[in-house]
Amino acid sequence: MWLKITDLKAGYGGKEVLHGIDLDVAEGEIVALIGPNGAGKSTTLRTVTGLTAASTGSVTFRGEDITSRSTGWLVKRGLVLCPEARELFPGMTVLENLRLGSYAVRIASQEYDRRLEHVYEMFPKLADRQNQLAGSLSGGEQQMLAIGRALMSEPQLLLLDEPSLGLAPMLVTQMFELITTINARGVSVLLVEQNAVASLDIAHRGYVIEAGRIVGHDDAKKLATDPRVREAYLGGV
Ligand SMILES: Nc1ncnc2c1ncn2[C@@H]1O[C@H](COP(=O)(O)OP(=O)(O)OP(=O)(O)O)[C@@H](O)[C@H]1O
Repeated sequence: MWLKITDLKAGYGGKEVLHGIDLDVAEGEIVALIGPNGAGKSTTLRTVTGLTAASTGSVTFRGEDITSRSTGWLVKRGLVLCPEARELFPGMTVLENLRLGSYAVRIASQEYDRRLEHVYEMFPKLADRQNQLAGSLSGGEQQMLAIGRALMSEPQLLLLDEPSLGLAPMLVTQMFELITTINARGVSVLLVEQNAVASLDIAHRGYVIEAGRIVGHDDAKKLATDPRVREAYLGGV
């Protein structure tokens, strides 16, 4: 397994939120992590990427123990989080934000140009607006910029936290198509989403988290037809 999370426990200020998560992502997969508000989806991603400390358990990536490593260290090894809050720099331009995405990996300028071209090819709107301030972009464009910035480091595994949050329905469809495209270009994806229908539709496998525990995992298509999952997350239809 590329990413292997074993018995991971973590929390905030002494209150345990993750009570022993086991989850893995194989090379080339899209894995969806679905569950209700406050279940611990973001905390799982934050703990994997070292933003929240693990109290016990382990995380390995390509066989290497990465538990509680710093974000910069992980980016160099190809594991990148695209967080829910976007964490763009609104007072900096689109181009400056993209440049920051490759900062941790220290690449030659030719390589930087190639990656920038690749991101602009994927998101032509970002090329049109490269000199505009990030804060002046629409919600959907900011989302694209956040993903574009993550792609500038050429991740092998992309952790996406609620990429469809706050997007208009048409953009939601585009966002899920985009994730499929990124995956088809060789990037494995761990996708955290409240939109269970769309995420299970594009995922290979899925996990269900409730109150800090994994309560089910299966092939995404099977999970999408599981009566309990349909009842809880897919509107019972
Ligand atoms: N910085 C924090 N300090 C204290 N408690 C937190 C913090 N962040 C999250 N929590 C708590 O941890 C629990 C899990 O939150 P988390 O954000 O991981 O859930 P989630 O499944 O991602 O939900 P959502 O979809 O609402 O983001 C919740 O009870 C939440 O209140």
